[in-house]
Amino acid sequence: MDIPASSVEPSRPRPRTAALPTRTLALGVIGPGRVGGALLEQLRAARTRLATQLGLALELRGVATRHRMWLDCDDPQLDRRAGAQTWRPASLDAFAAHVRGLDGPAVLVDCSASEAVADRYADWLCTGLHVVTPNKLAGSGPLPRWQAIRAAVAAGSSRWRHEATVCAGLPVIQTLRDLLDTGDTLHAIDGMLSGTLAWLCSRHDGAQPFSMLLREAHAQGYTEPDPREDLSGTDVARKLVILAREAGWSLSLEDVEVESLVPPALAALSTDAFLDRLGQGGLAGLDIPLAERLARARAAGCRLRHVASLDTHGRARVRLEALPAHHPFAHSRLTDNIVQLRSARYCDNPLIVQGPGAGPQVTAAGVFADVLRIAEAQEARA
Ligand SMILES: NC(=O)C1=CN([C@@H]2O[C@H](COP(=O)(O)OP(=O)(O)OC[C@H]3O[C@@H](n4cnc5c(N)ncnc54)[C@H](O)[C@@H]3O)[C@@H](O)[C@H]2O)C=CC1
Ligand SMILES: N[C@@H](CC=O)C(=O)O
Repeated sequence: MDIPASSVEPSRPRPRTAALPTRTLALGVIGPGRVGGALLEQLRAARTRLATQLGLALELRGVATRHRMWLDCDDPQLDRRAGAQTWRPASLDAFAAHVRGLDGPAVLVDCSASEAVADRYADWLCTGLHVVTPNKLAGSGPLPRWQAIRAAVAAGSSRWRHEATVCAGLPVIQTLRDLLDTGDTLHAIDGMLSGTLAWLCSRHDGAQPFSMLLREAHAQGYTEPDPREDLSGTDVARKLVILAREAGWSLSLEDVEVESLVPPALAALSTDAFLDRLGQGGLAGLDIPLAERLARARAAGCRLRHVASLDTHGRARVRLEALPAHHPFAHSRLTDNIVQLRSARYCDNPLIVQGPGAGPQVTAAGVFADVLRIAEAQEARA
């Protein structure tokens, strides 16, 4: 039966007929790389629709890279062409002050993978700026910094949203929060939390060396800026820590048992040197062991999958496993992530979130949705 579109409208603010925005949210984007660049494009594409349908003006006040920043973004097309704006030497404090302006809500969107930027969150939140980020370092880094961020959020009305840190655009943190906020208790998490490793495992059939596929995953924007963060299991360990802390468990990266796929000789290289080597062709130290793992898995009728788990005792593990063909994870495709949440309520069957878990477009959309949630919360407060 066809369901009329009007009956399945989600409960979001009704489109407004007024052509002029009634509220403004100032934005500053830090790190216009693959995710940040996609976000700027999505903001530009949505600008008119948000203004006319939701009465929301998203005002881009600045873009900052590691070395320079662009302020006074009065270009209505958010045009980033060379020469369309004036760049200045970067200063995170000057950037934050400019984005905050004199009044009205403002959001700093950190699309870098930088510790130096994550170090600033607590201070920014204390001064009333909201922070939205796909950067996993604050959520999974040193506990005192994470606690300072949470304390800053608790003390004021600023928000720190980081949904895209876990499984990109998939609603994982929000789903977990909803369980907890309604009185549920997390028992365990199992899943495939790396889009890169999911894609590599589903594509690695022995026809091409593993490192050639890794090069492609990097070019597609699935990997971390340094793809060894994915191969070492660190990226997935960070996601487990983020989820565990969200649930009130004081897990740290050192507590996660991680199997690294990076051979020591490659681990010793600088990021640039590693990317150069990756660009040049096969990496035997990576390719040979993974070809052997694949052959052994196939001989046993299994498939290789990169899996993560956090059990009821708080034991966290990240590893490559040979799973039997009937295992639900064995059928994942492309960059699909799978997160199984077991809780007091979801104990017989877990609650499952599944879908593409990496790539600039889906990640930027997750970041954008966080910005819109902050705008919604502002409207509710007004
Ligand atoms: N690519 C993906 O699928 C996903 C990425 N993420 C996260 O999103 C973030 C960005 O990832 P990508 O865009 O793929 O990386 P990228 O390397 O393409 O972009 C990062 C950008 O940040 C800039 N940057 C570095 N340090 C900076 C600093 N101190 N100040 C200002 N800018 C700085 C870099 O120059 C670069 O332009 C990372 O934290 C990553 O973990 C999260 C989920 C999915
Ligand atoms: N490199 C990450 C990107 C998302 O967090 C991944 O592959 O999962």
